[in-house]
Amino acid sequence: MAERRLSDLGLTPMSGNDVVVSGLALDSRKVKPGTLFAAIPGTRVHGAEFIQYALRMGAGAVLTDRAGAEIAAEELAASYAVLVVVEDAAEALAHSAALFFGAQPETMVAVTGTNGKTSVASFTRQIWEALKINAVNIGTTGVEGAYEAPGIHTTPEPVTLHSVLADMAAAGVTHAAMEASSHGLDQSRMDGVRLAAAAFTNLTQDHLDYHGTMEAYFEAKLRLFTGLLPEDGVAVVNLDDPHGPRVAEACEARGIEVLGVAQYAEAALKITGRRIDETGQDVLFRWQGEARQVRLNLIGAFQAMNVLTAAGLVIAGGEDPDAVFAVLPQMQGVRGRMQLAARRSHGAPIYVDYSHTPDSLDVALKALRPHVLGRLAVVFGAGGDRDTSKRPLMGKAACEGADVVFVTDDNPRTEDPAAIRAAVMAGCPEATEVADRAEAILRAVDMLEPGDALLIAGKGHETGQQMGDVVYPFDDVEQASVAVAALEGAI
Ligand SMILES: CC(=O)N[C@H]1[C@@H](OP(=O)(O)OP(=O)(O)OC[C@H]2O[C@@H](n3ccc(=O)[nH]c3=O)[C@H](O)[C@@H]2O)O[C@H](CO)[C@@H](O)[C@@H]1O[C@H](C)C(=O)N[C@@H](C)C(=O)N[C@H](CCC(=O)O)C(=O)O
Ligand SMILES: Nc1ncnc2c1ncn2[C@@H]1O[C@H](COP(=O)(O)OP(=O)(O)OP(=O)(O)O)[C@@H](O)[C@H]1O
Ligand SMILES: N[C@H](CCC[C@H](N)C(=O)O)C(=O)O
Ligand SMILES: [Mg+2]
Repeated sequence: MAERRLSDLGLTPMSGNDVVVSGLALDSRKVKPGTLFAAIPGTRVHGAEFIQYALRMGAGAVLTDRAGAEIAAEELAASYAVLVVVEDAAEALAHSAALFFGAQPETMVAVTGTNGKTSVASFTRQIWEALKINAVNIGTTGVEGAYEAPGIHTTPEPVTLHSVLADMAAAGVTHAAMEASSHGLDQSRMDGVRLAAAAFTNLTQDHLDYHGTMEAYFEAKLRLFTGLLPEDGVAVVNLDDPHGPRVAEACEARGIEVLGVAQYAEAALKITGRRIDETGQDVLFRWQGEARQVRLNLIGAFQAMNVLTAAGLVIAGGEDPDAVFAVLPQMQGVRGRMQLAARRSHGAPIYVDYSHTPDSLDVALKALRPHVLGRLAVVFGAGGDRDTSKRPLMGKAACEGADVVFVTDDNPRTEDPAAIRAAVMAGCPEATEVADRAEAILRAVDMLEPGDALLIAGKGHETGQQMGDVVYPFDDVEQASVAVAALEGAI
């Protein structure tokens, strides 16, 4: 088991007594004897409330902020554990975790934005792999690539993050692309990561339950560029998004090189033409003014933007642009992102996509529309315990983008599923409401005629549906095939 002195973790105990700790924990329930417990403020309660439990579990040191210091001093009075008080305990924990676990892949890049993080991180990893580099992507789908691990958060908390970064570095992983969620940035989860480059995809409504306003949500994302990316890093920025120029300005103010990506605005990596067909698209683009063409077996202009953003990150990380562009045709769609899940025997396709915001639903339906001769149908819902104001907007996006709309459950979590559906239906009163997601998929697949297409949106790669505290097995891709088989009599 690793052991480190507090001073080696950049921490100075109040007593001046430099002790050795054998681990770090952010949750009192994970404390083991000799561990440093980080008592940080949460959304519900201050972690200092749990110091008494951490001490009972044998914590050797407690790290907290001024707000937690009073409780901490009281609890620690009758204990051998030492106390460290800092201005920002979450940030201190992130840096300490980086020092505790030591190694991380040499080249790390991060991507933020409301939509496209998982896609860009995966494409970045796929480009590196095609260039024979040992690489991973880290995020919503866990750790994927040359090292694999399951994921819980899009941006893991620092103890888990640095433990897995050290393990993958020891296993020979040299490059990693990670997703920077707004929650993760706001909570300083990835402050100890050394970044070579960072990307911004877009900003549209989501997570207002947590951030309150779009401006606060943007500020959280901006932290990646103003607080985490070092001055010798490169920022890859979508300049078509209204917030893109603001990100670029913030970077330029710090002397950070900006590599713009765009379809409409002027940019170093600029899409100048697209020709779509059944299985994908040919994309014409310019790299620093020079014309290039590439075949992508992916549907949607947004996917072309995601691939070029990933190319930008890999170039920013030091790879040769020509070598990077040469491997782009090898990019494979990410599981649950505009994935062709099944087809009716008469040809009508069924796609599964992870769009769970008003903008991504709109983008996904618009991406499919030119591929559909007949009607475009959509099955979707909205997650519980998340931004409630996006629900009617998602309904509206579906109503405007599709010809047939089924509103069903997503992950209701602890909320009343009927109330969530009603909020979504408020934005699309003509939709058909079917509570049970499997039944909604079956009914939508049943109504498909030749030339039609169906989008099952919201759960993408997820393999469970959370109702209350229970997660029931559920997989949209699987349900699409099950529905076709049930209707057509064969599996
Ligand atoms: C809203 C949010 O981000 N919550 C995260 C936050 O919890 P919190 O602030 O509510 O914590 P709290 O319950 O007030 O407790 C305060 C502190 O006491 C500690 N505690 C708590 C209980 C206990 O018995 N002992 C103990 O020590 C907690 O570990 C915490 O440090 O800090 C916890 C510890 O790191 C996280 O597990 C928790 O993620 C919850 C489960 C969550 O659902 N997060 C989602 C919203 C999230 O982070 N999503 C983003 C992606 C979103 C996207 O972009 O689409 C992600 O990166 O995954
Ligand atoms: N560049 C983009 N612009 C707009 N929409 C996009 C873009 N990329 C992906 N999407 C849409 O957003 C959905 C989610 O994509 P992805 O998983 O890559 O995003 P994410 O940012 O990682 O999401 P999350 O925050 O939930 O992890 C996709 O299924 C697609 O519908
Ligand atoms: N990372 C996103 C995922 C949402 C997926 C959707 N299926 C839902 O449950 O709302 C969130 O936690 O808001
Ligand atoms: Mg993601």
